[in-house]
Amino acid sequence: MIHAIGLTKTFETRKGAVEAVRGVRIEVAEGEIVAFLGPNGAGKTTTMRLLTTLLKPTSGTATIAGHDLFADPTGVRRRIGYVAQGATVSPMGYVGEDLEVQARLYGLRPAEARARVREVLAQLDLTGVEQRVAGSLSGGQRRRVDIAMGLLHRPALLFLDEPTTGLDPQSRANLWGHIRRLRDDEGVTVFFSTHYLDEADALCDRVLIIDHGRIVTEGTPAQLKAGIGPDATLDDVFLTVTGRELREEAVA
Ligand SMILES: Nc1ncnc2c1ncn2[C@@H]1O[C@H](COP(=O)(O)OP(=O)(O)OP(=O)(O)O)[C@@H](O)[C@H]1O
Repeated sequence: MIHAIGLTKTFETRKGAVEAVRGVRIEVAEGEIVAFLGPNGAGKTTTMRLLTTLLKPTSGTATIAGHDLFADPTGVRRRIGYVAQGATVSPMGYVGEDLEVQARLYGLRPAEARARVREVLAQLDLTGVEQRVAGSLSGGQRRRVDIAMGLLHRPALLFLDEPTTGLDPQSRANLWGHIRRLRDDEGVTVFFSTHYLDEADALCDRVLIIDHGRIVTEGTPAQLKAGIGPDATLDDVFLTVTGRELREEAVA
């Protein structure tokens, strides 16, 4: 679903070139849930923005959901959903209305758009919130509305940038259930970044860790932990490969 080789992004700034992403290789198979971890400034968001066509790579090759990232970015966009960091729905907007506008932008007729909105809200256990303003929903519900926005056009691949940041533990665990169900029931492949190692451990099939713009390790949580030693946790893996504690980063 994702085949990226040698993906590089260099930002030219007044202070010189910043090599944010330095030749990463990312392979994600259909139906996988993959967690993307790294310290602050490691290159996670830049990589996500490259893979979702929001930034143009400096070099590399990539096929995303069957479309070439360079030759056919529009084809890529049709097949992917991207839920950026933080809330994207307006707190003052009515949930149903906002979703319907988005669905219309994807080319659905009014009746189709309404039906699709109902369907997506039901998938995310949000039936009945159409008439609510987003600002009146709980943090977890609002995050699910954000995800609903990204699912309206039935993407095969969903990118989530730190989907659970700012949520309480119960809402986080609840969201994991929804993400897993999207994969299990709808066949959606999920690539998400997170600052929470417990989340990666609980939710994903495979972990990629990026540091200084390079993938420093990857594997299933079990493989990565076994590589460190008996009783190792993903925190131990992270500390070993990056020399830093992710938990400190999350609150920094
Ligand atoms: N538009 C830009 N211009 C210049 N440098 C940038 C730009 N965007 C990102 N960078 C730099 O690229 C590096 C990677 O940033 P990026 O936001 O991808 O990291 P991240 O892993 O997502 O970090 P965080 O966890 O803090 O969100 C950082 O050094 C950052 O300062």
